[in-house]
Amino acid sequence: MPRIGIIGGSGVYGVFEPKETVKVHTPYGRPSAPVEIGEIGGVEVAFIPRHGKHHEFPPHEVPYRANIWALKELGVERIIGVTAVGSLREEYRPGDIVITDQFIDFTKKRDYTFYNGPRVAHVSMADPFCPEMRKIFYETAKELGFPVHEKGTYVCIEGPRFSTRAESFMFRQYAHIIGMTLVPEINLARELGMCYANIATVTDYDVWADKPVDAQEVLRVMAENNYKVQELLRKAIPRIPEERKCGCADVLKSMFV
Ligand SMILES: CSC[C@H]1O[C@H](OP(=O)(O)O)[C@H](O)[C@@H]1O
Ligand SMILES: Nc1ncnc2[nH]cnc12
Repeated sequence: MPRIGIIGGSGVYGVFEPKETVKVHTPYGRPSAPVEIGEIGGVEVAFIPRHGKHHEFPPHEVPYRANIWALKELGVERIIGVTAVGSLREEYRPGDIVITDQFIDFTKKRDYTFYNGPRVAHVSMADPFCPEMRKIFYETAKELGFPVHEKGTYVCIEGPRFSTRAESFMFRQYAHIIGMTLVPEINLARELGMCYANIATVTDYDVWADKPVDAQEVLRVMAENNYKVQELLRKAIPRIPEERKCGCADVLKSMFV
């Protein structure tokens, strides 16, 4: 049973050779693609390409609930979300890795919860990312000599369009990186008591800088930097302890009304 699940974002392909592909049906429909099971560094891992096998789901149409439910059903306890992000600060450079520690939600109309009544839950999101996994990914990325930021606030926009310059200047006041997919992936994982860590690769300077970002640039820079994400996963995943001491699942004790 895979305890670790990876949700791969734009331009993230081939994290391993799958040994098995599982078609999972969930109460929320099918995940973005059949779940691939394989090994990374000797550890069994499940993988879902967030936007589908052929990038057919835009960020606002990703079946987030089905993806998280499917991983849970397969036995996953810890999710690693891999994302491409724009930079809102000079010092977060294209090619840098960010081990995100906070987020701000600017999405507008997604399925944010598994609890739409009659069961009602209010999940704590004060510290949304798994501290155990964040530490391992940061230390491993440093060891590998990759440019890495220990922290970063991710502002999640609805998309699929990129921001206006005015929006980008506003986001710059309080966040470091920008993307379209962290929410509600992370909320949903937490509602099921799963750990979530985000490995973000900076692909562009968003639109506050002189040259506006475009999708081709994001995919090109992500492809150039894919090897970093792959090496990081290969080296860090075997360091993730089987037993969770992070407390991420403790929120379940107090979230129901
Ligand atoms: C391809 S450009 C915009 C697209 O890239 C990011 O995807 P992901 O977070 O899945 O790596 C961004 O969030 C947008 O969905
Ligand atoms: N500038 C940007 N805005 C939103 N999502 C992104 N994903 C990668 N770069 C992005």
